[in-house]
Amino acid sequence: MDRKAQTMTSAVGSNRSSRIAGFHKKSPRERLDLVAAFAGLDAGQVAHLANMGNLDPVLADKLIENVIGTMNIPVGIATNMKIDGEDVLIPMATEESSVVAAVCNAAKQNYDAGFSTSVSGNLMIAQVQAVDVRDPSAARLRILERREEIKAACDACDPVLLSLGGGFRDLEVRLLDTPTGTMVVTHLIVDTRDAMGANAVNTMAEKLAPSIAAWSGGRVYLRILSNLADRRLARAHAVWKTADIGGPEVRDGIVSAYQFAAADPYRAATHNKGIMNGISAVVLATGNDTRAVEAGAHAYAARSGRYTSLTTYEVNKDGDLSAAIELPLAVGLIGGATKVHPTARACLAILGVTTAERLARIIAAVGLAQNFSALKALATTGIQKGHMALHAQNIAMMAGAVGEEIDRVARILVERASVRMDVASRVLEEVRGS
Ligand SMILES: CC(C)(COP(=O)([O-])OP(=O)([O-])OC[C@H]1O[C@@H](n2cnc3c(N)ncnc32)[C@H](O)[C@@H]1OP(=O)([O-])[O-])[C@@H](O)C(=O)NCCC(=O)NCCSC(=O)C[C@@](C)(O)CC(=O)[O-]
Ligand SMILES: NC(=O)C1=CN([C@@H]2O[C@H](COP(=O)(O)OP(=O)(O)OC[C@H]3O[C@@H](n4cnc5c(N)ncnc54)[C@H](OP(=O)(O)O)[C@@H]3O)[C@@H](O)[C@H]2O)C=CC1
Repeated sequence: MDRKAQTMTSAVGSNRSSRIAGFHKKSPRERLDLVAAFAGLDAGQVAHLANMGNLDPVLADKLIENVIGTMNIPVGIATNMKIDGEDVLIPMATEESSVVAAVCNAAKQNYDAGFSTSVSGNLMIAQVQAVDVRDPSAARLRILERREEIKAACDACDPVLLSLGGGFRDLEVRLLDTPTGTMVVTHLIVDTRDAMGANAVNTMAEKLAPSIAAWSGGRVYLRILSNLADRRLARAHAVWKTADIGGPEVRDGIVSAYQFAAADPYRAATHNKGIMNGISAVVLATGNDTRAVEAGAHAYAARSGRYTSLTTYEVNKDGDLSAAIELPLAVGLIGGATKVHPTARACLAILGVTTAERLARIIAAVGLAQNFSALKALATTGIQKGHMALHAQNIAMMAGAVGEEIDRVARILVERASVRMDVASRVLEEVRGS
């Protein structure tokens, strides 16, 4: 630890308080020194955090608050994907081994036919919550009658969006029964074009709130978008020929795995987690909001009142495996980090997308490919064989292997069919002693 950090340890160490006034006004390096003193980080850890890699420290410090470093996640490329007849290389940012390989593997097995995709639109929903409304049913109609006024107010909020062909599209007013009375919830439905649109629709909701309070005769609390973006669905469909995936037993095993997920929320959560392995990786690589997409996906999976699979698998008339996915995908090419993060910009350039709609379609196809590979592995050899073979390198590194030792230890773990930390430690000793 350097002298400055040591001084801080003595100053802060005696009083390890997390109450640090004005932390946000310091520079990343000043904050890092304070944190190092608080947590007793060694010089190596401090130097590691201070190295922001390929993200400009000035930009990092503007993207979020109280920055002290960056967390680098590998970006891998999924190959073999053909989407709507076009070959695409897919950048995926993930920390999990075998995720990228799984997409490559699925896409290789239906490369000739590829994936066909569609979307339901680019529409986002903003909600305005009114409470203490004496006559909710009549209030609903009073708001619906103001449609043109509401449209004009929304469109006036965002002339840029309007000039790009976006803006207000529709109005819904829902009555919700709650323990404290009937709430009147207004939905502003807005085409946000190539933006995810959170800020655009939130601005509209806040602008309209006083009018909605007046028209409803109640009080307005929340004014915020809904992440259940069910008017912005992305869909992908693919057929894997039975002969190309190992025969009818493999096909039927995959269908059965899907039916298990469709019937059981315990299995559906894992099934959908596998889908999100692919989806979140592309969402993150392109600088989009992973939490927004995750929330939308899981809410959509539970839309019937019972949590279920986001994909479906059937045997088609030719006896082949026909698979589909449908989920909300509110992603953009502008806004958030998409336009300012250089890695996101480069990933969007690799994808060659020029519209948010195309990006959503690609992401849906990746989710389906990811799910196909996981189900195929689970219904045949089991997940360990492929996944753990790739994960063996992580286990080798955790056991302390460095440089060429990593591949050697990983290979031996796979050969011995025992991808475990204790075994890796022993193998590492053997490798070092040989
Ligand atoms: C791991 C594989 C792909 C091996 O599969 P394999 O059949 O042994 O692979 P292969 O050596 O025959 O190669 C086939 C193709 O796979 C790709 N491939 C093969 N290896 C690599 C690699 N190292 N790097 C990149 N791509 C790779 C590549 O495209 C290759 O073609 P080629 O390029 O050789 O012409 C397969 O077992 C698999 O797809 N497994 C599924 C893995 C998976 O789903 N991982 C996610 C993590 S587990 C999880 O979180 C989700 C889960 C499982 O719980 C979800 C659920 O329960 O539903
Ligand atoms: N619950 C949630 O999910 C929430 C998410 N967020 C965050 O909001 C961010 C996304 O907000 P978003 O509104 O998309 O981003 P921005 O507000 O940053 O960008 C959208 C704006 O960009 C302008 N624009 C320029 N070109 C285009 C184009 N081709 N298509 C559409 N708009 C264009 C528009 O008008 P103009 O120039 O007038 O701005 C538009 O309103 C993410 O960081 C997300 O994490 C925020 C709150 C809640």
